[in-house]
Amino acid sequence: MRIENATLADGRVVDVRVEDGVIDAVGDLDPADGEEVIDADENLLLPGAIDVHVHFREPGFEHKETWETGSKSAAAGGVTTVADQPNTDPTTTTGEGFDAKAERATTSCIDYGINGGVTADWDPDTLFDRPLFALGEVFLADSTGDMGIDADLFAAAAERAGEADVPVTVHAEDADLFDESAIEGDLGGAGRDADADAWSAYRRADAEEAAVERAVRVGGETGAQVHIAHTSTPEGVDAARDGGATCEVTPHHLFLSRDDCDELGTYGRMNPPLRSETRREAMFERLADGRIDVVATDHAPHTVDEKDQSLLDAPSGVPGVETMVPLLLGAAVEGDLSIERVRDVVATNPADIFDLPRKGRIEAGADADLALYDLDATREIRGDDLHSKCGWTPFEGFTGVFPEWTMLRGETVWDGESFGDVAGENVRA
Ligand SMILES: NC(=O)N[C@@H](CC(=O)O)C(=O)O
Ligand SMILES: [Zn+2]
Ligand SMILES: [Zn+2]
Repeated sequence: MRIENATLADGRVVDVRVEDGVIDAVGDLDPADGEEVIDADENLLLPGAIDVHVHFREPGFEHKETWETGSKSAAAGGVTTVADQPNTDPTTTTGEGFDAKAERATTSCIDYGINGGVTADWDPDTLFDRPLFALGEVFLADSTGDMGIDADLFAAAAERAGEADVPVTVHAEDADLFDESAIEGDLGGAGRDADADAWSAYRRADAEEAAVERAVRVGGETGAQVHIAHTSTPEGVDAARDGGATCEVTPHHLFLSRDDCDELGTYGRMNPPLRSETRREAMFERLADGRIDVVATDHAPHTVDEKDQSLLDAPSGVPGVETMVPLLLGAAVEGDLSIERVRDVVATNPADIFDLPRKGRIEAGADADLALYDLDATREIRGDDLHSKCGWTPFEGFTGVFPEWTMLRGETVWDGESFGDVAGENVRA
């Protein structure tokens, strides 16, 4: 197969030859006899995105999402590899828990990795026997699933990960610094009427910096490779960088702030929570100038019925895997960041940080995980159009650029209207 006239992120217009699911050549290619040709019409060809932080909820919470629905949502947003997080039921904190998820993940239509998790009753011996994508997210404070652990267990877990040469991803919030007084009393109703801003006041911004500092210190002491998940504050990003760790930011911390809490209500409750508009701008600046390594979604679907409760009853988390690349390309079209930055933060950097040598690049020898985008075809994001089982998005009404098609190892997994019958594989197996 030859993809003709594709514009790469660096502006070059090239042809891409794909053989047996792998990119064979990139450049000005002579047609070969009988070869299938796809005309890219000078549209933008990006490597399939790698979202290193999703919660696809299976096993245990199939009413929120499944590997099938989550992976389809990803493919329709140009994502071809995901890493799934451990707070399922059972948790992936034992070899058996890992195996239970691995069995379900075979229904994914994109490639994937499965993380191991840490709880007081984890079983590192059987867990590290499995092909872990990473150890994490390791919860330094409780979030959905109440998997928060103490400092000693974190240090012990980092030690094991360092020995096994498995990266550690960290949910960095220090619960000792949370302000309980912010969530006392009348919080103003349920759902869209709720005062979700109180959640931001409760899980204070400085609780992130303190936890990041601890995580990078433990990383230094144990030799573990530390990656900070979903940083939400510029202070957290700077502390990660200063300590030699890599970090990711979510689309919601880039495109939403406490100013949106009024409209989002409990739908805007997540951990770490939305921050001030000033901090959001500082995060975007760090994304654009290269201080943030990765954008990952923390795709955390919950149903409308679950979210439409009082602030204290609604679960934390928002979906995002389908809208990540569209939102970033929308920002690039507006001139807020370069297309090369978009490529780096969603594909090349996650591939490098998490050691996926065949992913994240359009070059000979890489897997033909590709997505094509028409930058003139911006459209409004609508929850009804998305494919996650949860059926809503915090980005309703935002503008994005969705893929014309998405390919996994040379097979069309999304053609802009429907899904192909494509089988994802575990990238570590
Ligand atoms: N981010 C969230 O608010 N929720 C996540 C868990 C997590 O990533 O902390 C979830 O699984 O629902
Ligand atoms: Zn988290
Ligand atoms: Zn998460």
